[in-house]
Amino acid sequence: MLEKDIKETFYSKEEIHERIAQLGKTLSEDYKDKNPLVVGILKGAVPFLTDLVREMNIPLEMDFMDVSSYGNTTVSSGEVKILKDLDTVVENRHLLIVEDIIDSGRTLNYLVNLLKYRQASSVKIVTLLDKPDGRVIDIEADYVGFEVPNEFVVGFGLDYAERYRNLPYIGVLKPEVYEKNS
Ligand SMILES: O=P(O)(O)OC[C@H]1O[C@H](OP(=O)(O)OP(=O)(O)O)[C@H](O)[C@@H]1O
Ligand code: HPA
Ligand SMILES: [Mg+2]
Repeated sequence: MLEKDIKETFYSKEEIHERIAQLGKTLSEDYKDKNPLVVGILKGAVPFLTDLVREMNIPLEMDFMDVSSYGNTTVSSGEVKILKDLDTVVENRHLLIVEDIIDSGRTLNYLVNLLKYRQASSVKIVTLLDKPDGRVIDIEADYVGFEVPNEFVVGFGLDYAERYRNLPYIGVLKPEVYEKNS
C-alpha cells in the first residue's frame, strides 16, 4: 500500500534497528549516572524515541515538546512556534533532545537556545538523520544515526503532509505523489 509511493529506499528497517541499538549502547554509557531527561520532539521523533529508549538500559525520564516550522509543506517557514511545552522543570537536569532529522537546523537551534536559557546542566542532541546540505544555521548533533542527501525523505517518523510516518524504513517519494498534492 504505502510502498507504491516510494521511489527509493535509503535505509532499511534492519539497518535502522541495528544503528539504534548501537546508539542506545553508547548513550547508556555516556548517561549512566545522569538520570537524563530525554526530550522527544513531536511528532517526527516518536518512532525513533520509542525504539531508542528501549535500548538504553539506565534510569531516565521522558518528556515531549511540540514545535512546528514546516506545516504541510516540504520547505521550512523559518519561524519556530511552540505548540506544546515540556511539563518538567529542566534547571540542573541533563537533557538529551531526540529528533528524527536536522535539516535547516532552525528547529534544534531554537530548542537548544531555549533549554540552555532555562538553565539545563547540559543539552545534547541525538538525531536519527542528518541532512548536512540542508543547513541554514550552523548546528551539529552530538549523536547521529545516518546522513541523508539533500532530498525530502519520509518514513520512520518523517512525514509528507502528515503521511508516511509509519513506514518502517527511510526513503524518498515518487515525484507524482507531490504532483497529486499540489
Ligand atoms: O532542521 P529543520 O529544518 O528545522 O527541520 C527539522 C524539523 O522539521 C520536522 O518537524 P516538523 O516541524 O515538520 O514537525 P513534525 O515532526 O510534526 O513533522 C522534523 O521532525 C524536525 O523537527
Ligand atoms: O526531509 C524531510 N522529510 C520530512 N520532514 C522533514 N523536516 C525537515 N526535513 C524533512
Ligand atoms: Mg514534518
